[in-house]
Amino acid sequence: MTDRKPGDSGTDRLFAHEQPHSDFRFDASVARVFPDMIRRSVPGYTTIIPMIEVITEQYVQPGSHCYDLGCSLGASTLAMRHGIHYNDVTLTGIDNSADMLERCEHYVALDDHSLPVTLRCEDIIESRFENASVTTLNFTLQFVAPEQRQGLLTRIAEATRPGGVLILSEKIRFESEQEQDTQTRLHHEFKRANGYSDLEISQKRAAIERVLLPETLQQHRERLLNAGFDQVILWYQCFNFVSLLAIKSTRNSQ
Ligand SMILES: C[S@@+](CC[C@H](N)C(=O)[O-])C[C@H]1O[C@@H](n2cnc3c(N)ncnc32)[C@H](O)[C@@H]1O
Ligand SMILES: O=C(O)C(=O)C[C@]1(C(=O)O)C=C[C@@H](O)C=C1
Repeated sequence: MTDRKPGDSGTDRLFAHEQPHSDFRFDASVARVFPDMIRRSVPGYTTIIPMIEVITEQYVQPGSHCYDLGCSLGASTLAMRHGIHYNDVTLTGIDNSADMLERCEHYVALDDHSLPVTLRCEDIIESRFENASVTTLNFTLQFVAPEQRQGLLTRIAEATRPGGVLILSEKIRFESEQEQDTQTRLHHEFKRANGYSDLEISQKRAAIERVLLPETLQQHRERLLNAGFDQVILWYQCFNFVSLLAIKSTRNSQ
């Protein structure tokens, strides 16, 4: 198992000083510190990345396509790449942030592996998928408008071969107000333990409030089943961050 996450960039101090409100965007300043930001902000991220390699290895099929949607700097893309041991498989990373993709290209070039990676700068809402065995949405769906999520997942499920999967990692919310408060507090303690100040935590919270829209585990499960996946497994949870494995059954087990 490998752990080849991009990691040589700057420390995230983007919210360290008081500043006027603006909605969070994946621009050049975020791209520069992104590896540090996501590692210190998402509990379990450093576990989920190497597990994407393990899961890809289990489900990739010869002659199929693999997709990493919202690939950012390519951490999940490279994990998938190292789980693919067929040379007739294609791997495509898609992101609509040119600033992220520009850096992603460098990380892909630095990664010592023969499988080509195609990077596309486009909105995944408009992307075409076909003949897929493994697709990853690692903390990306949460940024897609809620009314567009079902359509996107349905297109992914339709493009997925029998026996193929979608790896879906998301920040979630909870029905119970008490659990929501507890999990949010624990998440903020995780950020504090990683060196973020109260000001950084509260300014980041305000910046993502209108752009990162978490849903409940039940909403995700139902939507994945509606989309056409046959089984949904919660394979990872740390506080309010989860990763699901949605599986399309093989025809003969239906
Ligand atoms: C939290 S990051 C994903 C992290 C990455 N998958 C990883 O494992 O390191 C979310 C990414 O999704 C991208 N994104 C958000 N909405 C998108 C859309 N509609 N189409 C394409 N990319 C999108 C953002 O630009 C950003 O790079
Ligand atoms: O929920 C938060 O507080 C976060 O900072 C999470 C999160 C994410 O889940 O993508 C938000 C934006 C950045 O992409 C990095 C981390």
